[in-house]
Amino acid sequence: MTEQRPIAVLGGGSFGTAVANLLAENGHSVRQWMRDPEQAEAIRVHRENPRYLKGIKIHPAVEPVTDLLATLNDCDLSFVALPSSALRSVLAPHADLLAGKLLVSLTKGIEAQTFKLMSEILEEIAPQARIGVLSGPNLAREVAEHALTATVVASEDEALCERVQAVLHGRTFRVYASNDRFGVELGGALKNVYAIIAGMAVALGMGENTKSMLITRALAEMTRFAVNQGANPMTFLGLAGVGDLIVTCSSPKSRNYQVGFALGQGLSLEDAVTRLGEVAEGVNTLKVLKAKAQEVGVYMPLVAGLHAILFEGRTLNQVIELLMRAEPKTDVDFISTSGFN
Ligand SMILES: NC(=O)C1=CN([C@@H]2O[C@H](COP(=O)(O)OP(=O)(O)OC[C@H]3O[C@@H](n4cnc5c(N)ncnc54)[C@H](O)[C@@H]3O)[C@@H](O)[C@H]2O)C=CC1
Ligand SMILES: O=C(CO)COP(=O)(O)O
Repeated sequence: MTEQRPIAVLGGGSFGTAVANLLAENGHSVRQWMRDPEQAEAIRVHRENPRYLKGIKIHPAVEPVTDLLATLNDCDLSFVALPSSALRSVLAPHADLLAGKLLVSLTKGIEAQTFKLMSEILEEIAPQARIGVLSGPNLAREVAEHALTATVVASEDEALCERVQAVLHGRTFRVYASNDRFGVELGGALKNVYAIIAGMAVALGMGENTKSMLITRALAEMTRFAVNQGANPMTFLGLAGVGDLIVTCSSPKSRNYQVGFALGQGLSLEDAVTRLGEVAEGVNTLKVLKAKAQEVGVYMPLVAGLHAILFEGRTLNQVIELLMRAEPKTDVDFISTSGFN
């Protein structure tokens, strides 16, 4: 059923644009808020987002807007697709408008100073709002091009999950539900770090065995950390865990993978990020995750290895040597090894 009120998408980047189009194609009227008036005007005139998702037509029911206050006033369901570095500063000044509203974060990052996930920030800013997250293997361009795609909406609020499923579910976009908001959101944030490593491995010409080892050990690491933080490890077997890890670690369309690829080609981190010109959340996540893992005593050798290369002056060969010669471990953490003598 078509919603009576418009639905808001906050963020003028590639994922906000892809999700705004999906909503509009499902018959909803959409306000896509962006900070840049020139970008909004260009979309209004050309029906294309000039910088992000070039070549994708923007549906006529998507109205680009720059007045955030009016947007939040007019809509009771908002999808938040802002970079993690901007989410708090954009929404905090409007906290009083958010009580009772449905806020769904699409952002896959961790706040630098607090180690908070985006839905935790939303909860802090707007304790009276109803909050959820959407995460999964969802490369924006493929979503916009109608590649068959699945995602997960997660919230303790079942009615919110049903509403999101109702507005987003479509011929090419399938929305699964979960009540593990923390696990789903954590999966989306953590996998970005491993995508950088995977991109690097490809640029360095490493083999298929290596790529498979990386993805599988990344999953082990992510899950170990998540369990330490109180998440349900089973969530990591789903779309928002292993699903997103696979797509981001294997696709040159992923920006985090692209940063890793550029690093593997010999670019500095600064040059790799500049060349990308879009958000790669994994760089910040790496910094905060390394510190957090150390603080809580969780063994995350891939995170520590990438951090050592990017921020501690270690060479790739030193790190590979350390990783490969590390003390042998058991394969899967959560299987009892009591059968071993
Ligand atoms: N692009 C993708 O394939 C997917 C992205 N995501 C997540 O969505 C979030 C947003 O990513 P994208 O849309 O891809 O980013 P993007 O790099 O395509 O665009 C970022 C957008 O945020 C805007 N922005 C930056 N700082 C801002 C501020 N202070 N105030 C207002 N707007 C600001 C930029 O102007 C730009 O429109 C990220 O956390 C990303 O991990 C999630 C799933 C898929
Ligand atoms: O989260 C994504 C796909 O699910 C997009 O990944 P990137 O941010 O690396 O492009």
